[in-house]
Amino acid sequence: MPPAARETAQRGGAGKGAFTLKIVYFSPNDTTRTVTEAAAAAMEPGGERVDLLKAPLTEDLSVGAEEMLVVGMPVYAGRIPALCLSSLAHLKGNGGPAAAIAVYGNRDYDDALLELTDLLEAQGFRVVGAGAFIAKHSIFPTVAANRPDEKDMEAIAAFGRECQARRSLFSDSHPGQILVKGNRPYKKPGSGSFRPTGDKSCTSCGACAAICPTRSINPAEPTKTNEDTCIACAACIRVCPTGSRAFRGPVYQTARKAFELKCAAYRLPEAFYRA
Ligand SMILES: Cc1cc2nc3c(=O)[nH]c(=O)nc-3n(C[C@H](O)[C@H](O)[C@H](O)COP(=O)(O)O)c2cc1C
Repeated sequence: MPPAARETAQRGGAGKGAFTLKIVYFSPNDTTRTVTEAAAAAMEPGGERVDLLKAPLTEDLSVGAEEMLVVGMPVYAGRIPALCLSSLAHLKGNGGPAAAIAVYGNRDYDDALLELTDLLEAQGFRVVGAGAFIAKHSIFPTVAANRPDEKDMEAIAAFGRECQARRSLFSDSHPGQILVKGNRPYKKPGSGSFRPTGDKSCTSCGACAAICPTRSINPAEPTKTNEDTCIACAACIRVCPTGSRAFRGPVYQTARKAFELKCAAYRLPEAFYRA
């Protein structure tokens, strides 16, 4: 794996009983990282980070039974982002614990948390906790604009503490089980209708092209977007220093207003635990 994607490992916690966390996330708009880091911080300090926005995993990442994997994924059309599946396939559990986190924009997480849990269990992890948390919608940022809020952060920390409390409770002789909300077969994946573009305020700085995980922006023509490969993740919008990159146009504005109404109700975090 390219060194850029993995940050220095540190021993978590101090003294006897301390474990190392492996923390993996894909977070183009930074909320999934915020949530995942907050949950992990409530488990123990330290750990090794794999940021899938910087680079996908191309080699297996083995997580020892004495360690804990913490994975955070944003929800895209009720599923795990398809782009992340090849990276997630490289996570290898050895009967050890994992925490699964889905972060969504106050519409619904549908089958994403179940999909992530199933995937981790199939790859040798015992998922001790699975949590769905709400954050600002990256396509319609006026939806859940202030989430995660203080109450969310309390729920995320409580989730982290509960996962930590359960991480060494299970073994081959006491495997336990976890039941997570969602349906099988999972929802059909969707790619959405909107793609961000740049406007006249673009200075061709190259930040958008550099961050784009699907290489959908040509640095020579940075106001344009390859609509076929773009996944609408909004990383380009987040890093644009002039605010040039945005979802725009009358169809988008109409959809945004409709979506604000549809998703106005305050959704609560949900957590499921292995027992
Ligand atoms: C392509 C795409 C599809 C999305 N689909 C959903 C969805 O099905 N349900 C939902 O509530 N939020 C959805 N969202 C919103 C994200 O799940 C949410 O904003 C999340 O916090 C983004 O994580 P990030 O900030 O780490 O990028 C979608 C966002 C994108 C970009």
